[in-house]
Amino acid sequence: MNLQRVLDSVYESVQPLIGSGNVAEYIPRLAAVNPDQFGMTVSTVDGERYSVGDSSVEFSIQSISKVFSLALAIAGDDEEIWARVGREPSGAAFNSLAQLEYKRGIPRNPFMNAGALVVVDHLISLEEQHVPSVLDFLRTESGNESISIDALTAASELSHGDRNAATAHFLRSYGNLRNEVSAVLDSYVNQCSIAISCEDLATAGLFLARDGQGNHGREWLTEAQAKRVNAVMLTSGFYDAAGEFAYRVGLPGKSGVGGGILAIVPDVCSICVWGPGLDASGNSLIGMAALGELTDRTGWSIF
Ligand SMILES: NC(=O)CC[C@H](N)C(=O)O
Repeated sequence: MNLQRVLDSVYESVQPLIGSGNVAEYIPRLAAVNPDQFGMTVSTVDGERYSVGDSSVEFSIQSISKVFSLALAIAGDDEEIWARVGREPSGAAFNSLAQLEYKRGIPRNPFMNAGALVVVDHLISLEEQHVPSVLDFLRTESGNESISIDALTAASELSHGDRNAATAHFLRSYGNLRNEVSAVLDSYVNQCSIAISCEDLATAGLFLARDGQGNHGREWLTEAQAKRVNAVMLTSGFYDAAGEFAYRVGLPGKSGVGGGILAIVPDVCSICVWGPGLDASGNSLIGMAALGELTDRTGWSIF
C-alpha cells in the first residue's frame, strides 16, 4: 500500500469540508484561529512518517493532552486513579456537570473535563508541577524540544473558565479534589494550551500503538496499561460522539476543541489530524471525515 498516495486521496476527498464547522468560541484565543486549515500525519511503528496539508502547523492540543496525563497517572499507580474516576462512557458533553451530582463527585471517565481535573489533581499531589512531565513526554517522543505552552491560550481560557472552575469546586465539595482549586485549574489549563503540530503529535502517540513502548525504547506503560488507555479512548474519547467515532472510524482516539484528533491503530501506526472547525459535539468536523475515509481505504480498524 502506498500510504502517501492514500493520504493524498483522502486530502482530495475532504477538500470541500475545509473551513466547515465552528471554531471553539468559548476560548477567545481559539476563536481567532483561521478555520481554513487542514493537516494530517500518519506515523508508523517502523518509523515512517507520511503527511498532507498543514501538518507542520502548530495548534492547541486541548483535550488530547488528557491522554498523556492519564498515561502518566496510570504509569505511577494502576489502581489509585480508578478509585476516584470511572471508566464508562458519559454520553454527555465534555464539560457536563449533570452526572457528577448523582455519582457523588466521581466523574464518569478521565476524558471529560471533570475526570481530567481529578487526574491533574492526582498528578500534582505526586509531583507538585505536572505540566513539565507532560511536556517532557511530548518532547521526548516527538524529538521536538521546542514544544511548549502557548501562554496566550492559557490566559484566554483561564479568564473564561467559569465552567471548569465550577466543576473543580463541585469535585472538591465531594472530597475528590485534594489540592487548591486554583492550582488544579492552572495546571489543567496549561496542559491544554500546549501547542503542537500533527507531525509531532502523531509521533508522540506511537507509544500507544507499540504496547506502551516509546520511540527510543522507554517503557511509558506496560502492555496491559497501554491496552487500557486505548480502551478508554475508544469508549470515551469523543464524549457524546464516542459511538459515532467508533462507527465511522473504528479506532481508539481522542479529540480536542483545538480541532485535533489523535487516533491509534494498535501495532501499525498513530494518526493525527487537525482542522479547527468543530461539530456540535466539539470534535473536528473535517478530522472525523478524514479519519473515516482513511480507515475505509486502508482497512485499518480494530473491528
Ligand atoms: N474538549 C476539550 O478539548 C476541552 C478542553 C478545554 N481546555 C476545556 O476545558 O474546556
